[in-house]
Amino acid sequence: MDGCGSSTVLVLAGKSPQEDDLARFLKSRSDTLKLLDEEAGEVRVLLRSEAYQSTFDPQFYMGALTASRFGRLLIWSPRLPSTHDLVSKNFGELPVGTVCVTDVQIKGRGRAKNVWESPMGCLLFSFTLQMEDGRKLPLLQYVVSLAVTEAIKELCQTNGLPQLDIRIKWPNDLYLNGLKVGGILCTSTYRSKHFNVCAGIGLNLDNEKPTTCLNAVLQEINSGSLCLRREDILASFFNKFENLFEVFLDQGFQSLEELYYKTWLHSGQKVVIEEKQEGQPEESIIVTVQGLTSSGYLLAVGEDDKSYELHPDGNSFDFFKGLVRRRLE
Ligand SMILES: O=C(O)CCCC[C@@H]1SC[C@@H]2NC(=O)N[C@@H]21
Repeated sequence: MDGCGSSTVLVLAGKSPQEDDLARFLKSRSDTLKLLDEEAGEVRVLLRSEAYQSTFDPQFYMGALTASRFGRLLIWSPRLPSTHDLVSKNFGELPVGTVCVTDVQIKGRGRAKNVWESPMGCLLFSFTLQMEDGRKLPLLQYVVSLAVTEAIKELCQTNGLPQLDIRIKWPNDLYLNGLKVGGILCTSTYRSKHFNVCAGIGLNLDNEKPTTCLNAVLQEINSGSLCLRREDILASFFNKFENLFEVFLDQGFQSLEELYYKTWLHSGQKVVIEEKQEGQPEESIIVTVQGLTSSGYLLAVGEDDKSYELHPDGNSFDFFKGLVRRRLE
């Protein structure tokens, strides 16, 4: 299967015969897919029965997928500019819940317009969903993060593997043994009373550069030959996400908070805020992180016992370096 040079291959696969029909329909209208940029070259859309070689096994993935709304229409490509661009540019053409996975991205998108390095050995995917309640939207990224960590924990457990200490670094990084192994990007547009959301996840499974990866850590602690596969993680992610998303929509983020706080790195963390009042020298203030506020920022308590919401200043790459506090009533 060629994915380099001047052509881009997209392989479509559905979970059920109905979703396979959708895949055929999309293929028949593939000229309407707003794909990519010049670097993508000619685009060839294939059904899974027409793809002879694939490094991602759709059958294996579909076999492990139990979710009834998400991940059931799969677009896989050996190489893309960005899975996020593909699903966001085609939101209206793709059924909600469609997932796009690729082996390599050449223009991977990170938060705040950063480039996301996307070499071989990573699970790189984006999928779509819709939401109506704008107040919940900022918290969605935390539900997505939690679905990734829960999926990995469950896979380790069901495969008899040792547990990986996979954690969430607020707001949307995934850490393993103190090193970054992944990140989450959620973007949205508003149309006809709906937020059209694209969620993108990059997770380093097999590439030890530049930090660490899941399978290397598993090998270190287990020395067995069993590794986590992208297909397993992706299916397990959607199985978890579907449940967590339902709870989130029905009962709000509060019902997931306990699990979230067990998984993130920050409960009780002391944070130094550099503050400058007019006419006064800069002051270092220490606050202690307690949780999240209803709008998804950090909730902290100061040495004055007052509650504060901490906002990133928008200039620092490390969120914890440039926090600004706002007093809560
Ligand atoms: O900046 C971050 O921490 C979030 C990075 C999210 C990267 C993923 S990789 C798959 C998907 N496609 C993209 O272009 N970006 C997201």
